[in-house]
Amino acid sequence: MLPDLRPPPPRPSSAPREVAVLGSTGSIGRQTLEVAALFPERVRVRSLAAGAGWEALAEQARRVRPARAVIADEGAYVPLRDALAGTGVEVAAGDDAVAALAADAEVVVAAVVGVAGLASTLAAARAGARVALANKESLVVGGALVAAACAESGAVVVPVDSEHSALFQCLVGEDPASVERLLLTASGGPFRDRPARTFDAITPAEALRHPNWSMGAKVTVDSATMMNKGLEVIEAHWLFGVEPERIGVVVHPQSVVHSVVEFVDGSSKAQLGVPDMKVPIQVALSYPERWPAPHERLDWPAAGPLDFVAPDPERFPCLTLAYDALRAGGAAPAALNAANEVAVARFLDGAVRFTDVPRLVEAGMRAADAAGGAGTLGALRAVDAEARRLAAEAARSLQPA
Ligand SMILES: NC(=O)C1=CN([C@@H]2O[C@H](COP(=O)(O)OP(=O)(O)OC[C@H]3O[C@@H](n4cnc5c(N)ncnc54)[C@H](OP(=O)(O)O)[C@@H]3O)[C@@H](O)[C@H]2O)C=CC1
Ligand SMILES: CC(=O)[C@@H](O)[C@H](O)COP(=O)(O)O
Ligand SMILES: [Mn+2]
Repeated sequence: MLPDLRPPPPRPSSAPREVAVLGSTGSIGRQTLEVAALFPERVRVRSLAAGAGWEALAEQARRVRPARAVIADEGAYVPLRDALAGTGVEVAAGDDAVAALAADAEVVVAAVVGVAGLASTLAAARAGARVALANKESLVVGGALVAAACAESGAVVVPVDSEHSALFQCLVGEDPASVERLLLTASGGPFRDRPARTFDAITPAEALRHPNWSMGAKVTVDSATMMNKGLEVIEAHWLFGVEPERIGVVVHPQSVVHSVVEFVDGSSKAQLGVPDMKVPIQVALSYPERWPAPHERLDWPAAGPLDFVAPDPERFPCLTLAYDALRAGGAAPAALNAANEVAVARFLDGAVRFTDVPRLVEAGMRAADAAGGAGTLGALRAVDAEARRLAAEAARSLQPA
């Protein structure tokens, strides 16, 4: 997907980059608009898309004045259209309309949450756009499809996920053959030091309190179970073409070192900074340029000490499940992801316990055994549906939370 880590030549045009922000009302989407507002000469937000929250989308569209605003939920079309009447913003609805926004954007910021983002990521890759990828689930589920689409169209994925942005920045200019290992840092989440015997009692409110990052609910719960790091291992595999045996994870509670590349000569490179997603978002927009910006700087004397410890597979089995899925290949990561999406939603609803999340994931992963393949979007959707069914069935069979 990133076959050539040599920086591309400077952009021939000085016109602003035309950017589509998919998932614009979420945590990454809102921060993307903040970054874009810093660079009116360099970035033009051409289109915005959200899931169902038409009020937030309408507010953004009135402020940013894109050419188009699209809402995935067709039931929200009329109120969105009415809210934007007279603004000149073209309004559409439906998943296909979201994916179609990729067609005339130079950069597509893929910031939809969950597998719902796969079709639009794939559309961006097929269109040959730069894909500024936050939606890690796209690669977890459809990494092979996205890679093939990029190879065919010449599209390049520039990661937004903080760890992968760090790896990307460390890898640019390096020969892939000189890379020994990728090391993803993990904050360890809110339960890093919590005793295993209390894990059954973890509440959604506790899981939603990430120590270092303010993010959407799904990725925040994933961080608490460390499934986020598992998904990120799979994401790194597809982005950088590195096998699971050469992708490690280390818990680093301060989230200052965003990830590390170890080279064959014993040297390591890391990328550091305060935990602020606006920096990797900006890198994905500006690459290969760097644009001066007022983002918070690291205060070095105050930043230390920096700690690094091995993850605990007993308390965080989701990380192991993700490695298992990556090693199994085929439909396994798609099943893992779908079951995890069900498990997180049920945990947030109070229907299952925190410790049930890996149980539901394991149950859903059985969908991969019966899967008829993972080579098309249709096949992946079938695996996704079956894994959701198995995870939901497992949730029903558990003791009430
Ligand atoms: N937040 C962060 O700091 C980080 C996030 N990421 C990844 O980025 C992605 C987005 O995360 P985050 O911003 O936190 O999530 P949020 O939940 O904050 O936002 C999700 C966005 O996706 C939209 N959306 C949902 N379904 C659809 C759909 N079918 N079509 C179009 N838009 C849709 C939502 O709109 P609506 O509300 O209307 O449904 C919302 O705008 C995730 O994959 C996450 O793992 C990665 C690194 C850091
Ligand atoms: C900001 C970002 O990239 C998140 O994916 C972050 O990594 C979550 O923190 P954890 O390290 O706790 O999963
Ligand atoms: Mn991350």
